[in-house]
Amino acid sequence: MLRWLTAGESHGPELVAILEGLPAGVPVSLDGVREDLARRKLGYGRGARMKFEQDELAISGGVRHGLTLGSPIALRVGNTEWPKWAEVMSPEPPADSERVGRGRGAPLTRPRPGHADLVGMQKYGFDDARPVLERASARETAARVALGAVARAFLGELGIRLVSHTLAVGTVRSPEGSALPGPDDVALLDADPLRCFDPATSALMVTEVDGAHKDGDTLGGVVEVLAYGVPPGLGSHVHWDRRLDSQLAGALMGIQAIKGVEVGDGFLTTTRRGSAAHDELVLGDGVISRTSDRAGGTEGGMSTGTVLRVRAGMKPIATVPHSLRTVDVASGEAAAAHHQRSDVCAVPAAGVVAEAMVALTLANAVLEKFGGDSIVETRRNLDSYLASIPVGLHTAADVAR
Ligand SMILES: Cc1cc2nc3c(=O)[nH]c(=O)nc-3n(C[C@H](O)[C@H](O)[C@H](O)COP(=O)(O)O)c2cc1C
Ligand SMILES: C=C(O[C@@H]1CC(C(=O)O)=C[C@@H](OP(=O)(O)O)[C@H]1O)C(=O)O
Repeated sequence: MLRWLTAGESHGPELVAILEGLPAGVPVSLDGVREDLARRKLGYGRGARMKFEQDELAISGGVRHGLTLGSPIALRVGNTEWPKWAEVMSPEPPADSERVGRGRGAPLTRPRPGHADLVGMQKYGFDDARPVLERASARETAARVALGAVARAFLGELGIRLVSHTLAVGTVRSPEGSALPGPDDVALLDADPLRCFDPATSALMVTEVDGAHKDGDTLGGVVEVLAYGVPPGLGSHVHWDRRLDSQLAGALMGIQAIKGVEVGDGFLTTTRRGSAAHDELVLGDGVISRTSDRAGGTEGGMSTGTVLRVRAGMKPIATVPHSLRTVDVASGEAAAAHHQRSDVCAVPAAGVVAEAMVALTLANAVLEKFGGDSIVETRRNLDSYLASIPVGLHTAADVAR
């Protein structure tokens, strides 16, 4: 089993992440993790902070000379914003609480609709939204992307490769049936302002973001993650929490602002008749193949061995520059929600985060099925499983692996 945990606040000194359960011998490079961290900062419509936040990475355990040791992997992502917040976010009691409560440290008492502010204050008994938003903030996703980069390195050793792309921003959506990116298209996607695979749609998305920005408004959208080379049989039909689709849905829904998840054609499938909804099995060259991939690579909560395809829908950013109505909980009067700066649209970044969450979920599913204390052992177990599948049950996807 793979376990992982993150800690750290948005304006604290750093984010900390621990990944436990990965086998020894997986190549992990600081530069590889840095690349994924840099990819998360991409995307047209992000706010000012992404221009100067540096994501200072350190690995302080579990990796030696570029290879995992089998011990817990400890990653640290420094917040370069920290010096400005050192007093406001200090773990020590303030020497002068009056001074700390002014300016940057002034209590935030005008909770933002759509963010965690109000309910977090109720639940944890705060009279200030600061302690809530510090952890609710998607700054935390930098730690998840660092973890995901390690999980991706592990999956890569087993021939499993991931890619994500933006399907929709606001009302602009790639046409249904557009070509899907492959794992070699990552650089191409990262070069696109919205990480959209269809250039014409991408141009429309830029206009959509510009329009929202001009109106003091924000946008959401939809991202899709594809995983190539996934072997059949990850997850299980035998119990709800062992289903791979249920684990993927939970992992994606656990990303800040994600409000919907689809597997394969998802909700579109509900509009089809059964005869046009499923992936028929046919024989060709003595092996079974599927005529389509509407299911998105899972059946019965198990990977089928075809391309895994999952989508996550992100709501518009809650910190709307054209502030929403709220109540100042200090005065009890109607007010405008607090706003300093924010992203107009963070959908492309959410795609990179979704990729990380899918990588972690798949890495866990791989380890549950194949185990192994070293990558050599995991690979051997995978190969021997694939070789043990009876000839009559082979699919084109397993043969192609
Ligand atoms: C990559 C990313 C960047 C985000 N940036 C912002 C932002 O700048 N401002 C904001 O209000 N919300 C932003 N969010 C969303 C909030 O973190 C999220 O809405 C909040 O934590 C409340 O959680 P909920 O939307 O799941 O209810 C971002 C989310 C992601 C995934
Ligand atoms: C810092 C990141 O995203 C932040 C996520 C976020 C939120 O409310 O979720 C609010 C903004 O933070 P700030 O209010 O400090 O500008 C974003 O910049 C990041 O992605 O690294």
